[in-house]
Amino acid sequence: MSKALLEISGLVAGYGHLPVLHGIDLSVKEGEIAAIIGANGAGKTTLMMSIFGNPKPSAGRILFEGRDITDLPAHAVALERIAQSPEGRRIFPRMTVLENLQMGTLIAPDKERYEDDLGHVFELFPVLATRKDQRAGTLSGGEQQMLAIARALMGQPRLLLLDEPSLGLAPLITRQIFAAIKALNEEGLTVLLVEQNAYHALKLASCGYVMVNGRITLSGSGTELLESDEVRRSYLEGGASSPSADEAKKGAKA
Ligand SMILES: Nc1ncnc2c1ncn2[C@@H]1O[C@H](COP(=O)(O)OP(=O)(O)OP(=O)(O)O)[C@@H](O)[C@H]1O
Repeated sequence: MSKALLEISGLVAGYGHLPVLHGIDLSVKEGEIAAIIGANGAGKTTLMMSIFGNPKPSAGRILFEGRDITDLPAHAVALERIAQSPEGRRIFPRMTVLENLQMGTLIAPDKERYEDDLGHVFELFPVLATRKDQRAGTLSGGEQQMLAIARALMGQPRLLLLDEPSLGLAPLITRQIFAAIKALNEEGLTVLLVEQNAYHALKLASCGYVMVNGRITLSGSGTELLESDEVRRSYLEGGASSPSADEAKKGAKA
């Protein structure tokens, strides 16, 4: 059994006097995809951000490869080779695609790998190669999401945090993004994925967590969660009797 790469225990965080996370426990094993699903406002983004120290946790611990990173500033967390593609993508809109990717290399430990890494992200997302001199702000939403993931990869991460990669994207583009995440994981990259698209996320993940009001209420394998009544009722489109829920049940059993 592989060891935990990321281990979060008893994490409490919030904004000013507003508590958001009420003692989160979760772990991501080396080489797996873990998914956190939950409704709007459950605290998923806050959890991702608190790994980077903003908001700063008021209690609990975050361990990366057994090292305590709870109180590290964001740049030090990035140097641990934890990369994120944040919600809303946050690419640099006035820079070209290539310049955005070059920004991603700033924290890469092995600068000699630049050409190989660039070739790798262009292979993963060929559309970025054809758009490399285009200003990032003029890309489509799907292309911007691909760029955000590609930029994170240019830093040679060991753990990739993805916050809502399918947000606002058409089904075809969503499938492409999830296929790329699967391919990256098959190459050995560990991924922590936050998603409202529970079906896609849990199909992909070996391990999943349900977050409700800043607490983990359910955890298990992706298959177990897809079969769970709570997930079917609350997070699969149309509820327990919907076609997507039925598809989920069949998919989970396949
Ligand atoms: N910068 C902030 N300042 C104050 N409150 C915030 C801030 N960011 C988030 N919150 C609050 O924290 C709570 C959790 O928000 P968060 O964005 O973490 O949820 P989420 O699960 O990621 O939701 P969504 O899926 O809609 O992005 C919400 O009530 C939100 O209003």
